Amino acid sequence: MAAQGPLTPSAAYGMISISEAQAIVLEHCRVLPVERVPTHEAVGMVCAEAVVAKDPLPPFPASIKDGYAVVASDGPGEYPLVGEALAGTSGSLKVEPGTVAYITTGAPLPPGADAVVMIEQTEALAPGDDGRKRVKVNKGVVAGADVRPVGVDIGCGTVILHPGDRIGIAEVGLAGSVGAAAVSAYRRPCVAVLSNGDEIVSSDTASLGPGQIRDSNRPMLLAAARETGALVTDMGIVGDKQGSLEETFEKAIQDGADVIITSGGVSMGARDLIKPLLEKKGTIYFGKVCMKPGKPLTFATIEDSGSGRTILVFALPGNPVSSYACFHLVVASALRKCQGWREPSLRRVHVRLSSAAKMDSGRPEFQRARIHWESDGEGAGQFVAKGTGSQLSSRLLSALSANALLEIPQGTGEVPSGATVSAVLVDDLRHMSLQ
Ligand SMILES: Nc1nc2c(c(=O)[nH]1)N[C@H]1C(S)=C(S)[C@@H](COP(=O)(O)OP(=O)(O)OC[C@H]3O[C@@H](n4cnc5c(N)ncnc54)[C@H](O)[C@@H]3O)O[C@H]1N2
Ligand code: MOO
Repeated sequence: MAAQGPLTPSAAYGMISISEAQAIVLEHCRVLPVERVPTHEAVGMVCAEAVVAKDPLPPFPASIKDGYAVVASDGPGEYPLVGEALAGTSGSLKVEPGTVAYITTGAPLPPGADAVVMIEQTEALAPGDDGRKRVKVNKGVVAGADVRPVGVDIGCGTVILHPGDRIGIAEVGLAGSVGAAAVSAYRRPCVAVLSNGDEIVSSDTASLGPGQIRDSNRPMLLAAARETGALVTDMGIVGDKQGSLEETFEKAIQDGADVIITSGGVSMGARDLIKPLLEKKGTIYFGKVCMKPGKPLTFATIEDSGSGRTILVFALPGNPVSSYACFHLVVASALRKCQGWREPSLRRVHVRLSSAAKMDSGRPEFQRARIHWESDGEGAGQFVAKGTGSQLSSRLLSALSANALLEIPQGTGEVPSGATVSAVLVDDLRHMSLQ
């Protein structure tokens, strides 16, 4: 699709709906190749090859308590001590009826014993005439008491991870238990992030010159991409010069970027150079989306003939909230799909508005909100959304502590307080406020 002319680089693009944009993007995302990763570094990745327990856990009947290994049918009484079974050791120790052995938590139950009596239910006695230590067992136990049978925790052949499962910390621990020091997982995407605009200066600029704005989008997008599990590269700030932009794209591609995220320079201005560059270097699939904020959101692919790779490019609008919303609504699910997520799409919940939400007559709007769970005191309840003040797309404070984007339909007037709307989750609800 060609732009209409140098003064209106976006004019040639028809407006599509956000759901169409999301579908187009996911259609172009390929799951990345599989790599072997040390298991503890694979947290958050998606497993590509099953991990199966080759042996049972515990591999031997193991004591659950520090105490004495006994023959349960002996019952309470005084018994000679025949030795010690300590965790990590094995020996020729045998517990005959009428004897006990000292045992520690996790140690193999000696042959002959069938239960453990915890130390609190015993007393050490003076040695008997034969010089052997003796123990008084005060309480009888049933066979199997305080013993973990072979395989009770993990049976031999148990599938710990199926292909497609996301690896969490429990999975890392379980993989460790079954001897999988490394796992096969889908590679993390390499994401290059740049900011575009002559007015943008880096965050460490102490005093701003005339017309300058500190860069909020690049640190935000680097952090957001990393949060999805991606490996990120900071490509810096690029001014409004086609040549410098192209050089930065080339460098990102040569350095192995799977995905390039830009912000700024994607709308209707004469110096909005991103769309013309993408038209030159690749294929643009959409350049305008019916959403507020985020209308000029642009998605393209670039073929790298050298490596045969297809690079996904997300050109996000410069307004900080537009970048923030577009990342959550479109880029995040793409990065998840590349990493093999079975269901990369956004998670939505229904929420009750605690105050009216103004509708936009031209576009559905994604209003930033903080949601919390409000209990009805009888075991049920619902999510309730609190707004975050002015929803200007330049006002990133509207996203401060937000955990959801309310989907406010296009229309006139307002959605009244108390109405239920759909909300896209943009944060982990573990951080949700409790009031
Ligand atoms: N004539 C029209 N003008 C605009 C339209 C339109 O339809 N017709 N759309 C508006 C919408 S909607 C958006 S969103 C913006 C997006 O424009 P760009 O992507 O080209 O962004 P810029 O013009 O470069 O910047 C917009 C705004 O954001 C500030 N900015 C940019 N980058 C950063 C950054 N990295 N960190 C912090 N702030 C940044 C920039 O200074 C501008 O204030 O276009 C509207 N215009
Ligand atoms: O769509 Mo723009 O992102 O409203 O500000």
